[in-house]
Amino acid sequence: MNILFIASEVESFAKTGGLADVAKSLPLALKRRGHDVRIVMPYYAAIPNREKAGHIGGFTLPTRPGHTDIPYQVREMTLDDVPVVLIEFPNYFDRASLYAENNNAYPDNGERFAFFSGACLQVAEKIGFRPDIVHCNDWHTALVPMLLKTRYANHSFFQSTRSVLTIHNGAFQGVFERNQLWALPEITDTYNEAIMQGHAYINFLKCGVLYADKINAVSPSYASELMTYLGGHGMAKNFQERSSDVRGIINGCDYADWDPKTDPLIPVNYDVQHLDDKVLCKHALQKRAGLPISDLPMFGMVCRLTEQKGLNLLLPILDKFLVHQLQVVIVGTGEPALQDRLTELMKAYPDRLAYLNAHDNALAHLVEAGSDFFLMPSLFEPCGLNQMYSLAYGTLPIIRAVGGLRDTVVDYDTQPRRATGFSFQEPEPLALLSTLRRALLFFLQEPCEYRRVQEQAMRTRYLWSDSVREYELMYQEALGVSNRR
Ligand SMILES: Nc1ncnc2c1ncn2[C@@H]1O[C@H](COP(=O)(O)OP(=O)(O)O[C@H]2O[C@H](CO)[C@@H](O)[C@H](O)[C@H]2O)[C@@H](O)[C@H]1O
Repeated sequence: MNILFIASEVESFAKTGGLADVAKSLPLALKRRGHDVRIVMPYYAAIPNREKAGHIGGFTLPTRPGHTDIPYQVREMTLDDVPVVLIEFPNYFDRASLYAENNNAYPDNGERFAFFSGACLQVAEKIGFRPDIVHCNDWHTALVPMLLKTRYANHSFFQSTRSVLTIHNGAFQGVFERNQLWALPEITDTYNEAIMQGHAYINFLKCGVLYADKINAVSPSYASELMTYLGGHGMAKNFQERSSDVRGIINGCDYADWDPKTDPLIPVNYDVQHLDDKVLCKHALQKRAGLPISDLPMFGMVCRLTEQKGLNLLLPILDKFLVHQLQVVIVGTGEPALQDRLTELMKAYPDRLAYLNAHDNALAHLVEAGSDFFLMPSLFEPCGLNQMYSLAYGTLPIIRAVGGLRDTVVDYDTQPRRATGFSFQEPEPLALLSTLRRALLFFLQEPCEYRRVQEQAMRTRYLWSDSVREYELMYQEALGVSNRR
């Protein structure tokens, strides 16, 4: 199949979170299966060595009458063997960050990604790449399925093209004033209640859910949760209406980047047979984090500092947990109030808690390798990647049993034989605290059993080669549906 894979961030080029990891691994896995894949993303200032990108051409996106058309350039780099088509428009993409600065979203994000959505399909035609599947990801690209069914409905080039929308995070929906989206007259000039939020606002994700031929969430549990009022981020009805077209496909883990045996970013490599060497990674982590070097139990956490990641469950009980003989390292950037609270706690427990306000991939690898447990008490988690990395590194995940976390980690207390970590259900700080204490006692009192669970975790595999087959099946189902909506 010809697959046009559209994403706002791709690991190795530009990344703020897990979407980028998937937008690298999935296209590469599709390519390995023999598909012809093109990735399309913005030509951000942050892309390393972007001046080396080849120049494909310059095109102009027609916009709403009364506004100027948008002239842009198209460049190309490669990701292994996969061409990465880069849309260049400096006004929108030559910025210090991808979507926000100082935790404030750029006010023209709607305008930027409306333009990007229009340009992606125009470029496919200009470069003569006729996609069977246009694969969109999250709100940034969720207007594309609508364009295929409106602007391009009777266009011969896209006659047999079908669209798929992957939902990596349904909490971010992209809600913008309709007037801001002048780059796409289909949006600005027609009133479509189904994709509106109030009278003046368009919800990008709703639009994608309405128009995409198939939709998938990044885990089976998250797909089910999206249909519920509690887990549907206010869009349960929209997902329910498309329930026969919604799938749940678990992400794979990229073991080329995340394998303690070969990882070049950790000080000592280890595997199941050489687990004793892992403690040297702990000592390196303690040194890097400014904690005393010791063999105390180490609890790590790496994440965007947002409510989603369960900081509001952790922060109220962290001081109670820190009275025990242990260490905690938290790495993350995000909401200033959460950063401030962590900094305060670190001052109160300087030998036990290190908070590093950083976005640092090498440090994330060191936390995975140097910790005994990894914290993911998320309120919701579409899939989660860090728990998969943790399993591979023999670092037992402590999770809230929600979304993809629940699909990938087996709780010790409920299924000891198959266990790979610890989990709790209630979104309550005390439920987290008692699980943390369970894990701590387990580590201290049952070292042999801890080692057995650790080995079991390390042997667990979530392979892209498995997930990609489910994507293929969904593509085939999409190609079987007519182009009418
Ligand atoms: N401070 C920091 N320093 C270094 N690295 C950091 C970092 N903060 C985060 N990261 C890295 O960013 C990635 C985060 O991935 P996740 O899947 O855990 O979450 P995210 O919520 O961004 O992704 C969304 O999309 C993915 C992909 O589908 C879903 O798995 C997930 O549930 C959904 O919320 C990991 O590779 C992690 O190491």
